[in-house]
Amino acid sequence: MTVLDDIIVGVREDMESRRRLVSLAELKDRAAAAAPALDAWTALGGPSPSRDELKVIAEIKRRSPSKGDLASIADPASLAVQYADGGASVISVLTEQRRFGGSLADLDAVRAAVGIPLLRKDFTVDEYQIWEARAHGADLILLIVAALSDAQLNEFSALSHELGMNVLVETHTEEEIERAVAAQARIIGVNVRNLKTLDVDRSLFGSLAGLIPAEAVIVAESGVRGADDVSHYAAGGANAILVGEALVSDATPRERIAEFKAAGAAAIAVRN
Ligand SMILES: O=P(O)(O)OC[C@@H](O)[C@@H](O)c1c[nH]c2ccccc12
Repeated sequence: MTVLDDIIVGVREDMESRRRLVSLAELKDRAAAAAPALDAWTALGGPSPSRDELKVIAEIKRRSPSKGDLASIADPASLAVQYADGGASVISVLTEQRRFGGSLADLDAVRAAVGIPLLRKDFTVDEYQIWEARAHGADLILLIVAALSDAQLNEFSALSHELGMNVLVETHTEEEIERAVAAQARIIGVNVRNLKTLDVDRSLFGSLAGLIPAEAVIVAESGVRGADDVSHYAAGGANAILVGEALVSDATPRERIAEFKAAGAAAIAVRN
């Protein structure tokens, strides 16, 4: 069993516990009552042809299977406000409980605190989670190609779009990029961390990003330690970066995001 398989077993068990408390019908009512989803595609620069900026997706993550405890984050709402003030375009809230220490309560707290699009970051393996995301104010969900069949990728994307949300489709190999493109993904992430082994290989980004159609928003995921890594991803074709650890473990995340955006814009100016 890979790390990913193992995580998904826990994700399903936790989802079944929640489903016993909140039925799908109840979630649908809550989703219908929620404010409409915000446009994460536009926030990430999707429709604009120039794309001279590097967008930042700033993540709220307490711990991870690869790194253990990262930050206690007693007040996710205040961290989210710092992220938004620093110029993040989207905030990623990791809601997976067992391995990452997150929850839907974090998503609720962040939703109440900021007006920019939110990514519900989790291991989506069931439609129930997509309804949950919308009911709790998410605007964007993550679909991990390695965890899904083509049929699931298509169905889950279609449902997300029906609910007004966008989808970040995460890939790690050439074959997964082909599958993401076949599913008409327009926000495509390359995770340089292999979810089956947890190894990080930053050089993977440049080789895979070139395979993604230019109409898509290309997101470099994982492994940003500092401005040099940001420049590396921007030079390699990233339109956006998804950063967790470097921000949750920084005393001044607001300044850090501004620094990453400046490094990204400088590298993109050279690229263009
Ligand atoms: O903390 P990092 O190295 O900046 O990584 C953030 C993000 O890419 C990572 O949390 C992530 C990418 N894909 C995932 C899927 C599930 C859980 C977590 C992730």
